[in-house]
Amino acid sequence: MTNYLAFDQKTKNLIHSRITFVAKQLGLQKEDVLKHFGHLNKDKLKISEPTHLERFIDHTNLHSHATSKDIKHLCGEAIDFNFYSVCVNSSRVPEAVDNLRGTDVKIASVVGFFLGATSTSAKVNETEFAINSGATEIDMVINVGKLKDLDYKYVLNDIKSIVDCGASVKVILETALLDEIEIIDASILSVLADAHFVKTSTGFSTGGAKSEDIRLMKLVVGEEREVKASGGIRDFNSAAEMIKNGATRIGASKGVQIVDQERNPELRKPKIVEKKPKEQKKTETKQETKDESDMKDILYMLGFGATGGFIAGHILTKWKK
Ligand SMILES: O=C[C@H](O)COP(=O)(O)O
Repeated sequence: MTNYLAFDQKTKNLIHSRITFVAKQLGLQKEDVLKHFGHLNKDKLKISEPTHLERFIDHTNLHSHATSKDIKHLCGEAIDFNFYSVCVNSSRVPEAVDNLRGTDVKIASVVGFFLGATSTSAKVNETEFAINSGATEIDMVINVGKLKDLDYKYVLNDIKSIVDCGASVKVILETALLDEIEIIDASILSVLADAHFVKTSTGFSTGGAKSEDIRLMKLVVGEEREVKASGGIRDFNSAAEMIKNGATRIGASKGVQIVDQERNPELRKPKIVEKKPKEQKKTETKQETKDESDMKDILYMLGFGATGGFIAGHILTKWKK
């Protein structure tokens, strides 16, 4: 079964207008930039089916405090679950290679992690180390501040310098820090730099992957390039939602849980939280006793009126206490 992501005219128009803007910022002709976005002529894009999720997963441990033991554990799980790759910090690539020797689990290294604000030359140096050590994929963090400065020449060169190192490159946009326009512009720049993927998040910022961002990124980069959803994806349903919106890779530290839930659907069920029975509001008004009621009626009939009946009833109640 082939799944599709439909284009809407509003998003198409927006992407067109951003291509015009980005071309201007870069000093390029719009027509030349548009050649990279032929998919904008389509009504829908092919996307993947959310099944066999292990083949979508970059099994990830990027914590500064991750030890050799943790990396070994990560690699062991990647082998056991047949994950697509492990994603580690560059200093951990050599040991990931040792742990994964003889298997087909790939190794992705992050670069410029997690702020993306290091110099391009530092990123290139780190990328070369990772590739020479055995990484075949590089997850680089974009320079978010330079993007917000509209210094698109810098951002384009920053990404392209990593792409030129030769591995498959995923450009981490850190979408939680960007608005819709910035997500589109960063995706356009990633396409122009010939990056293979755009990726949402580091998992270390103010937010993670959102399905609406995945959809937007997919519509910008088209079918020839891929989208990686990452950051905060902890269960099967969230991972499947990302794939239904155009993701072809899931970066997650909870890959084991995600795949366990796919293989055992009963683990997906939301926990049933037993509701406490609501405390009944104390709305009952104090009931009049038969004596009080009779006394009020008698006084009313004797001509003391309603007020007299009420006062007499009140006196009787106090007297009885
Ligand atoms: O690139 C992947 C992310 O760092 C994973 O984030 P996560 O720990 O929220 O799954």
